[in-house]
Amino acid sequence: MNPSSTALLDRVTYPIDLRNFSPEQLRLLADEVRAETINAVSVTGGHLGACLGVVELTVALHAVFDTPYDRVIWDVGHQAYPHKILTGRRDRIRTLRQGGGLSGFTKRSESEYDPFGAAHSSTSISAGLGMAVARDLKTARYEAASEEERQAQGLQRDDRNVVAVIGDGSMSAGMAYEAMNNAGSLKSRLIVVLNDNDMSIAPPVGAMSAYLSRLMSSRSFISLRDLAVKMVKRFPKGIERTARRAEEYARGILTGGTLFEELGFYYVGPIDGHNLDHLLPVLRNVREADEAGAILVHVITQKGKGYEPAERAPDKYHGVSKFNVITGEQAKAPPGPPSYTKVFGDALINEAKRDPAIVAITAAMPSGTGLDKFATAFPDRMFDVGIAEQHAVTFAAGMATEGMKPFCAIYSTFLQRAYDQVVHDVALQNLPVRFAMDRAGYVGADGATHAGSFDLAFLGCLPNMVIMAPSDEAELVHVVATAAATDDRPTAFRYPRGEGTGVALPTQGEILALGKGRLIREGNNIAILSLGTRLADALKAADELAARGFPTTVADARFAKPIDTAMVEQLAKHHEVLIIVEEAAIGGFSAHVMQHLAWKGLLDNGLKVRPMVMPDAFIDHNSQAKQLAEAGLSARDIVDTALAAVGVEVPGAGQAKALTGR
Ligand SMILES: Cc1ncc(C[n+]2csc(CCOP(=O)(O)OP(=O)(O)O)c2C)c(N)n1
Ligand SMILES: CC(=O)[C@@H](O)[C@H](O)COP(=O)(O)O
Ligand SMILES: [Mg+2]
Repeated sequence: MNPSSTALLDRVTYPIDLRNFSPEQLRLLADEVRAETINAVSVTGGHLGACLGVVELTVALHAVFDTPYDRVIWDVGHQAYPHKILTGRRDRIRTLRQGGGLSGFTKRSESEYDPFGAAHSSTSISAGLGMAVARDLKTARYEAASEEERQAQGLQRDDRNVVAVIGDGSMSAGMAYEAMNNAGSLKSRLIVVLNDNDMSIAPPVGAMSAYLSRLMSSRSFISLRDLAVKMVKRFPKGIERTARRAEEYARGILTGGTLFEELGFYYVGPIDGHNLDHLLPVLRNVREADEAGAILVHVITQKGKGYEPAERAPDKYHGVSKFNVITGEQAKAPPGPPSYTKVFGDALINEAKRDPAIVAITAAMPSGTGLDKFATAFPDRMFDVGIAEQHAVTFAAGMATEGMKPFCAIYSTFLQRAYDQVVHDVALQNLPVRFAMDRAGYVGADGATHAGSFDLAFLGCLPNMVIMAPSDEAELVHVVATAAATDDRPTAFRYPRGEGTGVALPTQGEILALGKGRLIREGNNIAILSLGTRLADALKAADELAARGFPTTVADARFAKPIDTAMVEQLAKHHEVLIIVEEAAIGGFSAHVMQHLAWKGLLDNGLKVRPMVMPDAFIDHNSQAKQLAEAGLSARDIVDTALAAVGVEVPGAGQAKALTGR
């Protein structure tokens, strides 16, 4: 239902205070927030489904808790648009995920109502527990201090509530259990709201999801009366521990929350996460519960709730482009070259047809990684392990020890979460796990949290690791074939979010010579050594430099590790300027090239080396092109860098100079 009025939304103040809204007005406010969210995302694109699933929960949390004093932490933060609309950002909600606009996730620097930044999942309970313990320590200091110490040190009692809202998908990550395990023993008051919509991006997987489904399906929502009785019983004074445990088990059988109870949480639910008549009294009860300890409120919601197209296809409406509100039709990009993701998926299917040892692993992102098609083609050889990157990597390592050829497809940014597994379980044991790192480089609207910036730095320093970076989608087909054929060591390959260059695709990938790059164009005193998809801009820059009288050599490295030592030595010996360009943070490919040249004494003879890498800054959401320009990695910047190196004055060259003082 799309109420046209915004009468109640217009009454929401900043700071937010919903105490004088009646339950009926809160219900109507939720309808208005839902309509506002749908209308805003129809013009911005974004994570619609998750947001619509938490509209009532968002209203209830801000009605019951004294935010921002009470902390509400949104796990992942992709569902926080209603929260942003209610907390002073309604006027900017249509700038979501655009340059200079609101972030698509919660962000400390954006609002006092965002106590913790998010975007990578399953961090909310840990962060919330940290805040709860800090609160208790501050209160303990206050209580132990004399009056004058309190004055002198500005000590105050801190009695804020801390609420972490985490989804069922995010509850499949190990970090959530680490946090619950600790919370259950620390006895710091912490409220966890499990937002269970029985969806991750795709339908959830794993035993946890099955367990939660049992909780949901084994019984209807707990009646408020039973709940009220349980809540009163919950905090009896002086009950014997054995009696209490008996009571917990009894309740566990009643509610099924035994897993959480065993982790030291008081389990409440499941309750209807769209029914404010349930949410408000339960959250008030929980807020008033006067005993230490962690409480988990299990709410059942529907992803996409209140918008039929999103209800019907919650996976398709997890992340949407602009869409027609009436029909739900999402705007389609004009037909163009296939995405790198699609090329990877098709190439892997092709390799897997010929090699039954090839298996694929994703961490809850089958469609994002292009492995959904692989799953259709080879249902027994595709493994979605849930949001569990650490497990995914070591699971792949285990498979490799038994002769399988695992392709672990994890976005560059999410692979960060499994770094020790990559080092300790894969590289150190020299196991032939293949890492397909999609979203390498800048990713646009998801911003700094999702940029694939560090993979070359954190993988390049690992012995045994081979790293490839195809310059276009045709090269990616060869890279996949090369990875498939490399059985004696781990390989990783990176490619960007978005469309390819339109180059013709080979029907069959060729196996590349290990550590060999390729010379694309010969010039004379300037050479550009490009890694990955920066090649297109490197060639553009070479064209302009040639037009200005500087015929420029261009080489495609193809491998970030091992580097093509013969080629880089040739470039160094026969050019005055060597520009090395990569869409990655410092410490990656350029560092390895310069390390090699230095030891060969090839930096001793006045060679001017200009490593063009990402600046030492997190670059916010914008279009990918604008992020590259802001980073100083565009064709323009390559031209300016080359001209400056040969002594041609370049006024105000590139914004990157401001960012990095280059
Ligand atoms: C560490 C990590 N891995 C993967 C993702 C990608 N991702 C974003 S949201 C999401 C699904 C989250 O499911 P759930 O927690 O149930 O939230 P819902 O979207 O259902 O509200 C995934 C896999 C991520 N953000 N962080
Ligand atoms: C919230 C989250 O982490 C994912 O939904 C992510 O936004 C997907 O990114 P892509 O849109 O690049 O697949
Ligand atoms: Mg979910």
